[in-house]
Amino acid sequence: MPNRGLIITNIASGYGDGTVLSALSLICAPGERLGVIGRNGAGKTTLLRTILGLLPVRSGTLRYLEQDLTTVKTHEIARLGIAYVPQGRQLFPDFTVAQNLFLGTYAPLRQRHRIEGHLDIAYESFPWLYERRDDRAGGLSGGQQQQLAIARAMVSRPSLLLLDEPLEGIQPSIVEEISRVLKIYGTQAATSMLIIEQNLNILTELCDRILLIESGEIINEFNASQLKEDKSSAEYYMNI
Ligand SMILES: Nc1ncnc2c1ncn2[C@@H]1O[C@H](COP(=O)(O)OP(=O)(O)OP(=O)(O)O)[C@@H](O)[C@H]1O
Repeated sequence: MPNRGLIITNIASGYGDGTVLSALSLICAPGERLGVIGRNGAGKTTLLRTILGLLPVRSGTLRYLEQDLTTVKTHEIARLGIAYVPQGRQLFPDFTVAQNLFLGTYAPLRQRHRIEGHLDIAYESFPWLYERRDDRAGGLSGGQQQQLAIARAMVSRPSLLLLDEPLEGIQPSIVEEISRVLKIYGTQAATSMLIIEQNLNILTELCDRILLIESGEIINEFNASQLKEDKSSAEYYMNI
């Protein structure tokens, strides 16, 4: 059993008096690409927010690289090598493409200096970002903003990348482009990924294993090749 990956054991968390995650356990091994599926409201985003310390862990344990994440402040999580691409992207719309990317390089550093070479991965992955580096992020299309948000996470050189529905509402040509980049990146950078995504076709291409979350617990696990053959059981739980 890996001990340096992300190891979540029986965690509970939620909002106010309400419990969303109840006894949720999973392991994402170093370099593993793990998909998480489940119907609306099942607790997928809550899982990512709990990993990031945005919601407190009420019980259970949450460890990454052998560290207890419940003792790490949210703003220090990036220094452990965890990057997050949230739903809604959270770019700075009045900043340029390049400025948004520079902010990604600041995230993991104790010193407030940027490392320009870190932007290469962004421009190599999505070459149009270089051509539009001086344009305002807010003027980009939704699909372009999503590519920028992913690139901003990549420039922080994470060892674990958390992605919340990166393909939601994106036009098919850009979906293909993003999944191509993530596939290459996951392999070449040996970055672990935890990807929440409803697009099962893409998820089976990107991930090694896919977990099904229901009412705040992992209730099933599929390997990608098994799901490629037969999506019906997963689709049943996802209400597709
Ligand atoms: N800020 C909040 N305050 C209170 N309850 C919340 C909050 N955010 C989410 N919830 C509730 O927590 C439950 C899980 O929500 P979560 O966003 O984790 O689901 P999800 O699986 O990501 O679904 P979706 O696919 O719709 O994003 C839902 O019942 C939701 O209404």
